[in-house]
Amino acid sequence: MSSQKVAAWSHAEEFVTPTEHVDEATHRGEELGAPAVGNGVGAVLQMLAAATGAKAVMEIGTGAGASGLWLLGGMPADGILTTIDLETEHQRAARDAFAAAGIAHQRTRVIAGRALEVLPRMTDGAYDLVVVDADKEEYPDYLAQATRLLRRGGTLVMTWSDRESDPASRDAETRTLRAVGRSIRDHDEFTVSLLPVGEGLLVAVKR
Ligand SMILES: C[S@@+](CC[C@H](N)C(=O)[O-])C[C@H]1O[C@@H](n2cnc3c(N)ncnc32)[C@H](O)[C@@H]1O
Repeated sequence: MSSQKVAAWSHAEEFVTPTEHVDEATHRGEELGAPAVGNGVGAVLQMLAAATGAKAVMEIGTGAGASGLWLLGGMPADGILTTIDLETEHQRAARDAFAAAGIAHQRTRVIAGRALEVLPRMTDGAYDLVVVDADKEEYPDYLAQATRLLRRGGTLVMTWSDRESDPASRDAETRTLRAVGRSIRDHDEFTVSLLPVGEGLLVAVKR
């Protein structure tokens, strides 16, 4: 990649400044071993939530709440973020982050549990936006659940990995991501794009 391209990517990553609350949640996520999305991905999440007027958002992988704060920053004032994480300590950090940012408690549903045990209990077609940032080896199952949960015209976002584009990478997680990418790209029900932001961000709209 040319140095100009690297500089352009780097500039895009820093183009939108995170709030102090996002910064705090990002640092807490690092401490807890739940790395938050970077500024570039966060800004895209916020922009997508705003562009789609997403009132019902499902997030898989709360972490310490940084991505949730980006999403809430773009959602309408009556929008509700449902977010799932299996670690109670991460959830506590996220709840603290939402409270510190002045988010009304009725705007967030922080659900404890394994995503694949919680998601089947959620209503079909009830979500405008589904954001996936958890266990990459479970992405095929998250995709099946997200396809069911999204309304027509709803948007799916999956955080990606920069190893996926490297032919030398053949670990299980990377192979799973490749399979998920192909399956969404070949799926009649989705219009998809892989955005070169962060480690990649797969964005797909359900037709
Ligand atoms: C990369 S961190 C999420 C960071 C968060 N999205 C952010 O940007 O602030 C991944 C999170 O997924 C959670 N997680 C991993 N596997 C999970 C599973 N099977 N079900 C629910 N949560 C899971 C982890 O506990 C961790 O908090």
